[in-house]
Amino acid sequence: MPAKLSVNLNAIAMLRNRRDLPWPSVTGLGRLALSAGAHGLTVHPRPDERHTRHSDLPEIRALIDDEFPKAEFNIEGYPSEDFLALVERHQPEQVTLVPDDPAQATSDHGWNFATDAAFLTPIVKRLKKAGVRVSLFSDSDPDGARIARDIGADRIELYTGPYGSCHSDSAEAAKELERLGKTADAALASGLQVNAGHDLTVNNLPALAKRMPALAEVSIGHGLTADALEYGMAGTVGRFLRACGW
Ligand SMILES: CC(=O)[C@@H](O)[C@H](O)COP(=O)(O)O
Ligand SMILES: NCC(=O)COP(=O)(O)O
Repeated sequence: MPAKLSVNLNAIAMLRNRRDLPWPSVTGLGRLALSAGAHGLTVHPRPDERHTRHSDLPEIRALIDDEFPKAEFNIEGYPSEDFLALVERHQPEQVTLVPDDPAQATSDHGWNFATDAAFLTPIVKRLKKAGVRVSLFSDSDPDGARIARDIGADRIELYTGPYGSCHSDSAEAAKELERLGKTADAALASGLQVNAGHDLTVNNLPALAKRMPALAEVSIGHGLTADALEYGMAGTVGRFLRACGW
């Protein structure tokens, strides 16, 4: 079965947050994504709420429950006590734990499973007890993936940033892809499922999916939102022109 697509709404939320206005609507764009066939929605609410706000979460939960009951809600973030309470309140199907510092512009590395195991193990246990599937953000590191299994995770999410940043260097991209692929192989062999995300695009996704036929899910925000703007621009300019009879 091909990997499921979870649309990350953070970039939409960041655009919405430029003004004190309700558009673009995070939930509205989530509805369009699910109507178009996406399998789930992802948010990464950071402590300063500069992307998705905590107040977005009940609306997205209700959208999925009321209109798209087969879709999945994936909440990503650093497991502070506030974040864990948020997850327990909104009951996503999946939580992706990320070692983000609050000051970081975006996620740029996975967990160090060897040194973070003692911190993560009780947190993973708590989340699984709450009925939430747990995925841990992971660098390309086959040994680390095996430790993630011992920590109790259900999945790892491969951090694909280094692969995505090789968009103009196909030889480097092939090397990064193989590093990711070996990590996915080790994770699958140890019984974990594998997700992937960060800087994925229409151009770099096919090779990733081919190298990892068992990939469970990709979450995509930045590249997908950029394409939505690019491919929606002409029609939107037309609507504005027609609105005034230009
Ligand atoms: C966990 C992760 O990979 C990130 O890619 C993140 O969720 C993206 O969110 P931002 O677009 O807000 O950086
Ligand atoms: N987990 C990765 C994600 O949700 C989206 O990352 P990006 O496509 O915005 O880089």
